[in-house]
Amino acid sequence: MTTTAPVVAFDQVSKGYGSVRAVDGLTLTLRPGQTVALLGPNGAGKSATLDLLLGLKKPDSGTVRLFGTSPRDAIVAGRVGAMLQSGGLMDEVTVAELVRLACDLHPKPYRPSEVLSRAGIEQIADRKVDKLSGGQAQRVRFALATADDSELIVLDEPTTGMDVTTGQAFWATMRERAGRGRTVLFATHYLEEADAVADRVLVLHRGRLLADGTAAEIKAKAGARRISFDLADTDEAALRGLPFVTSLTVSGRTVRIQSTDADATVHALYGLGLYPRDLEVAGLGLEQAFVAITTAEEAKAK
Ligand SMILES: Nc1ncnc2c1ncn2[C@@H]1O[C@H](COP(=O)(O)OP(=O)(O)OP(=O)(O)O)[C@@H](O)[C@H]1O
Repeated sequence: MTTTAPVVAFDQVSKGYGSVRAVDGLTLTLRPGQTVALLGPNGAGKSATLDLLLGLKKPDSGTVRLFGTSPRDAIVAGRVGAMLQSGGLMDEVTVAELVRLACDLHPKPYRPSEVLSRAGIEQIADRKVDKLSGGQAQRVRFALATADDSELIVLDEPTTGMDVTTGQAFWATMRERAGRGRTVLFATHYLEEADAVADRVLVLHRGRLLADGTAAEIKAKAGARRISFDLADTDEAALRGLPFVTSLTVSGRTVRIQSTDADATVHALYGLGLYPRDLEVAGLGLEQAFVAITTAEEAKAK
């Protein structure tokens, strides 16, 4: 029986800078065709993880393998395309020259004209790269990351500085690639982006993997639900005493509660002899789920 090596395999990878554990015992496996969001707040270790993945930094401990080989070998073999946050573009060349160069460097490139049009940069093809606006430079990075048909595409906060239309075109390209079995890994702190684009979300916090699943699974992992209702007479102290409540806000007659067991909370609410109107129970949005997961983690660390 032959087994195909995973696209990406991190095994107990750690990387520190002085006392900061940028990446802390990270173990994960990515398979072909997945679109994976690496989601975390500033300083969570997303860029450090991608740098380790691309072999730009060496781990202090643990191993990183791409397609069963070292990052360097996978990159030399042209299996990986990357778009990094800090990715400097060469000065003194035009956009068209840079795109042509990128195509020449890849073993399986697309035609430069196709790459330019996909990124919507034909009109600025003759401009010098150092004369571009931030958004235009980001489109050029998009072009470079899609100049060939890489099996693994690594993107560090790719849509930062992109306008909405370019962002949509960008994700359409990535979806098409993933649909053909390519693996797309992108770092983001745009929670809506992870929810909208990724079929797997890795939640990173202080270099550690807090959660790994679909956006829906991550919301469930946070375990909390939102309850809202109107009350004629709100007795905040009584409401705070309800079981499983993790947060409570009252504005006028409207009460909003987060609860880890909505059924028990609502049952107890009626048990107080209160008559809530317009009662709604809903799942947490990804953003609230993320805050709940990281808050729980911080409480554990104390
Ligand atoms: N070269 C370095 N020297 C010292 N500390 C570093 C270095 N690179 C990263 N760090 C630290 O490692 C941690 C993780 O940084 P990293 O850039 O990976 O975070 P991130 O999740 O990409 O954040 P952001 O969303 O702000 O880009 C941070 O605490 C950062 O200050």
